[in-house]
Amino acid sequence: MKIKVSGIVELSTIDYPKKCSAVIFLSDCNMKCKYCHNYEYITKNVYEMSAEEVFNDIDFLFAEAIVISGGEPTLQPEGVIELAKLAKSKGFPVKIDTNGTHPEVIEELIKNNLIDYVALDVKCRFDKYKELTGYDGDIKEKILKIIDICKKNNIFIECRTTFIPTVMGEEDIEEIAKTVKDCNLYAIQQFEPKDAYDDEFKKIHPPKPKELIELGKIAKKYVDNVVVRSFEGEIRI
Ligand SMILES: C[S@@+](CC[C@H](N)C(=O)[O-])C[C@H]1O[C@@H](n2cnc3c(N)ncnc32)[C@H](O)[C@@H]1O
Ligand code: SF4
Repeated sequence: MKIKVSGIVELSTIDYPKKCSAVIFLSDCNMKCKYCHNYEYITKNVYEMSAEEVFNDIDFLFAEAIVISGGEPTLQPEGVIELAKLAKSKGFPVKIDTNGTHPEVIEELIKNNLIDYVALDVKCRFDKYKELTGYDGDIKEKILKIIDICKKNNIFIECRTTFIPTVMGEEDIEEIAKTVKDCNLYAIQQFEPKDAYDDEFKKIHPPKPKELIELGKIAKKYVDNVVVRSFEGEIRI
């Protein structure tokens, strides 16, 4: 089968914790986050490739893990399963980046032993989702389902929020942290405005690491493991 792929990064040091990884970006998304730095890239670049063709494009000299990102990879469940199977057959651990809208795809990957690490974006306070992302489904229920399936099956579940000043505040982090309290790790990420999809978001200044650390302390009231990720690196709270 053909998978819609936007691009491949052969070597990343930031996408799989403590491992060098190759990152496969799948096309299309069912959200339209105003801050997304990938949205134009994943909608403009669409290459139809088989899983084998994707892997033939990767130089495995340094990669120790495979990350399937996008776009929203769970929109192509069969493609994700083929990529993960191929990665596993070559002995690589697999991570998926998801917006949480398709828990059944995560469940299928887990059932088939095809996934090691799930990074689940929790975008903002739940009453603001539609305004920020355009998504109108019951995202809180889906997020809780993914955390639950991962925990029951011993799959590492990271929840993460890209913090955008002026659009969100302490109350967003507090509500998110309360909701995801059972995850293995909660990460607060620094917003980078340069390639934001919405022009208004390009004008927003990125939060300072100091501000993210204070938000991390709020999250830490609810979640055992919290980190802050900024352009300067990762800080454990
Ligand atoms: C582009 S998304 C792709 C995977 C999936 N669709 C999701 O939303 O998690 C990967 C990560 O990039 C982050 N991201 C998107 N736009 C960003 C920006 N302008 N600055 C910093 N991180 C951003 C997202 O929050 C998410 O954690
Ligand atoms: S951040 Fe993820 S969910 Fe949002 S538009 Fe970008 S790719 Fe889609």
